[in-house]
Amino acid sequence: MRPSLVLTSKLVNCVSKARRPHYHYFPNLHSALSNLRTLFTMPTQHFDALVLGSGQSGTPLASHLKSLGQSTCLVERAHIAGCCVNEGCTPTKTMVASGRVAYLARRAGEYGIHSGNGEVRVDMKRVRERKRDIVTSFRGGSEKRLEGAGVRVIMGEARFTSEKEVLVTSNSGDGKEQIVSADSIYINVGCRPSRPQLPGLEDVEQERVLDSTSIQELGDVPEHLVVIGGGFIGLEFGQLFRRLGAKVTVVHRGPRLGGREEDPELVDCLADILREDGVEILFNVSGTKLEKTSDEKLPIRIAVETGTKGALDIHASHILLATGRVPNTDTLGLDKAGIKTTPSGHIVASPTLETNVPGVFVLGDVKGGPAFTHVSYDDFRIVRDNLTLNSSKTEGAVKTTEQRAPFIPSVVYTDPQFAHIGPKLGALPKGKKYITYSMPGSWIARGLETDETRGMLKVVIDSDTDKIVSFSAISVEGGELMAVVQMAMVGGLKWQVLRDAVWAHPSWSESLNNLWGGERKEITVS
Ligand SMILES: Cc1cc2nc3c(=O)[nH]c(=O)nc-3n(C[C@H](O)[C@H](O)[C@H](O)COP(=O)(O)OP(=O)(O)OC[C@H]3O[C@@H](n4cnc5c(N)ncnc54)[C@H](O)[C@@H]3O)c2cc1C
Ligand SMILES: NC(=O)c1ccc[n+]([C@@H]2O[C@H](COP(=O)([O-])OP(=O)(O)OC[C@H]3O[C@@H](n4cnc5c(N)ncnc54)[C@H](O)[C@@H]3O)[C@@H](O)[C@H]2O)c1
Repeated sequence: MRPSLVLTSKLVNCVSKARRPHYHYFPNLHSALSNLRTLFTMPTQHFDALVLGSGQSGTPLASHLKSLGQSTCLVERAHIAGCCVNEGCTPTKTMVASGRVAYLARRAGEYGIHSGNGEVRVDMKRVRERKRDIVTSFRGGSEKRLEGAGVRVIMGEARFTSEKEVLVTSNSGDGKEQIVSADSIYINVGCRPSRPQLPGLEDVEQERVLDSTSIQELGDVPEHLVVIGGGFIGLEFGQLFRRLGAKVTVVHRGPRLGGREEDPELVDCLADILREDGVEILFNVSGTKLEKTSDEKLPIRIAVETGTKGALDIHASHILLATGRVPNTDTLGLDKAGIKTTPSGHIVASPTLETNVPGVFVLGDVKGGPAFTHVSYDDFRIVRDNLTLNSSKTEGAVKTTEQRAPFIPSVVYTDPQFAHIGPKLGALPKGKKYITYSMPGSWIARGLETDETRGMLKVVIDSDTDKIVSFSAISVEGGELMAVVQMAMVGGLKWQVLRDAVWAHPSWSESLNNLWGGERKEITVS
């Protein structure tokens, strides 16, 4: 729509709102005046669809909306393709691959392979360069796809000014602002690393205080990395930097890895593997305090209270804050649009991903719940398929987030990976009986042949139906192994089908023949 038409439609809109009953009158008069002010001073554009944030759902959605013939604008404040490509999955798994090569190189002699003097030297700058190259290539692909689709991309920070309108401040440093409005808005602004309130945190050298983004830009391996938080990010980076040569200590609040719902047998198995790799893990940690010291190499003193070792002083060169992520809603002006959030700042979404404001949708991590790329991408598919259903006016099932809930997989990309699908042990319905089967990785022929037997497999079966409730694999390629079981779960197969299937020998999946001969337990969740 041309700016003059937008102006006209906005004036009509403001005036018609001002005619509503008296309790609406003054707020709307105020917003009408502010709208007039911004309209006369700023460039304004109107689109059919506006996507805020170039995350894992917003990026494909923008191209899709454009393909439906809708004029579409995408506003992104940092970089196209969001967290996953720029500072999440892609760079970390690229670096984890470097860590695995270092691990195998150190073990090369065990396989009868010797090179040079047997020493492993890590070139952190090359590790970083490889990571940067892959990120640049992935991001470039997304940029090209948006351009090819004809999506109008504005690089800047968006902030709501009303229900269907945002103010965009350019991120090029020139401070330029423009108003963008749309009939439908799709919010995909994601989350960012949280910064815990730890006494002394602000007093230590800030370039030594890292988060999941800044740690990837290190040009040298830290001397001693202390990781605060033993979740996904803490464990993946903790093991990675240990493999790259750092001393690593993970400071964890809970009595064991993971949350309260995790199966202790599984997380203890993972903790043992990390310890074997030389990662120190401190459990039940409280009272963490930081202090700057004069030590040149280890200038951060971290005082902690631990459950088993009492009070400890740890001397670190760097700390990694890995204490979760917070939604990017604090600067989004959601109050101006009347969009509801939870106390944690996540946007409240209906099962079809609509916010409380009709025509405004929310996708990805910013709505809370499992924060994974595959979930965000599936949000895109939900919105896309419901749009198609609406526009074709055909009969069909509306897609919702509730339908996928039992089948959201996760993989912690340690090595071996910790893959899981289905409810966690502690989240199973209380009082119901289940059967579990488990076996160690040392039973897997593929593992023995490749000398990678660390880990275990475990499955939970519904004893009434013989169907698989959950599956976990701590294994090399555990994510791929899990995907095989996931298919059985999606197809509603009984466990005996996996037991009796003919799997190729010697594949990792072949272990699904043997799992049922492992330890069998009848359990009732209390
Ligand atoms: C270190 C790390 C490793 C990870 N590894 C994995 C993994 O292996 N597998 C996995 O499934 N998940 C992983 N994740 C999680 C995954 O990255 C996210 O779940 C995924 O990116 C989905 O994010 P999203 O679509 O919600 O938005 P994001 O990808 O977070 O994108 C949101 C975008 O919105 C932009 N934005 C924010 N505010 C505004 C604003 N006001 N105006 C304009 N733009 C704005 C941001 O700049 C960003 O580009 C990892 C995360 C991290 C941090
Ligand atoms: N492989 C993957 O799929 C992958 C990898 C990385 C991140 N992610 C996503 O990103 C999210 C964020 O990762 P994360 O590791 O930051 O969060 P997380 O929720 O997985 O773990 C954070 C940990 O920090 C602890 N913690 C919080 N405050 C603390 C404090 N003050 N002191 C000590 N410990 C504290 C929590 O108890 C928790 O164990 C993950 O939940 C996941 O959804 C996924």
